[in-house]
Amino acid sequence: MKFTKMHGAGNDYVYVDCFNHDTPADPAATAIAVSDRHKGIGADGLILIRPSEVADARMQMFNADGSEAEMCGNGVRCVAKYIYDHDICKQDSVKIETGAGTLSIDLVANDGKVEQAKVDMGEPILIADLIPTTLSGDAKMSPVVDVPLDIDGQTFDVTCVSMGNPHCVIFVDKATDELVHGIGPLIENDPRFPARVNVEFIELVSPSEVRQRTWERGSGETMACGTGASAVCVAGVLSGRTERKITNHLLGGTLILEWDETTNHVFKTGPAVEVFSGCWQEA
Ligand SMILES: N[C@H](CCC[C@H](N)C(=O)O)C(=O)O
Repeated sequence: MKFTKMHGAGNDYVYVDCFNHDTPADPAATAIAVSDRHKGIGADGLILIRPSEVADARMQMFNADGSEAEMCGNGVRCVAKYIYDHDICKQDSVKIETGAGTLSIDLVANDGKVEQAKVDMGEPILIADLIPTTLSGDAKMSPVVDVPLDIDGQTFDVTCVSMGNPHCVIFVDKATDELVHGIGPLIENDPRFPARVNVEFIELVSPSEVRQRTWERGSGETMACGTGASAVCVAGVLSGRTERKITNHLLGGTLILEWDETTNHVFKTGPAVEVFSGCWQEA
């Protein structure tokens, strides 16, 4: 299987160009195999770049545990970069079909290669049943903002947002390993999140700057999470902690987020890097 390794702020995936190469017969099993950082290629998951009837390409994303996710914020920047750099769609603005709808991406290229991309992530989903979570705000239809979540004998105030995939955002004084690797997986698999959930631990630097560590549904801690950073931007505004435009420092790089008041859309700007290509021998 021909693949290309790419990352957005360190959130790295194995990409398969299904315009020009064979599509894995069992992408879930392939995602598990190639993601293994010792016996495989090493990645946070697998992303298929597929032809689309309604957009310039379709992104299909699988976590390292083989589960398919609706959307990948860092991944969609890399998909847009790939189709531009490899002359599949040489336009400065492209549309990518995802499980969270068809998204528009503006590309910043240098010498014919994309370095940065700005993604219109669309509108956040705040209705608890649609996130989904059984937690509820102070009224059935109100957003889940700073709602207490008791877990492992501790209580965390959580804010839940979906960007097509579910996120549980927790503002903390220090995003320690105990929180990320101890509490993260407990929340990921808690029954109050029927589809499981991605968990973001956020340190507030200022009303316009945060630091994020992420425990991802199906992949564990990642160096960055674009949909997570978008959910954090929304959670910061809803909880009165941040402005609508923030700089988010993640372990693997920096993303700029803005939740635009007029359109209600979240915009995310960040890097996209192609590292190497190769051929994977399916077992
Ligand atoms: N790393 C991705 C998020 C993957 C989310 C996935 N772990 C899920 O199951 O929702 C991002 O940059 O948005």
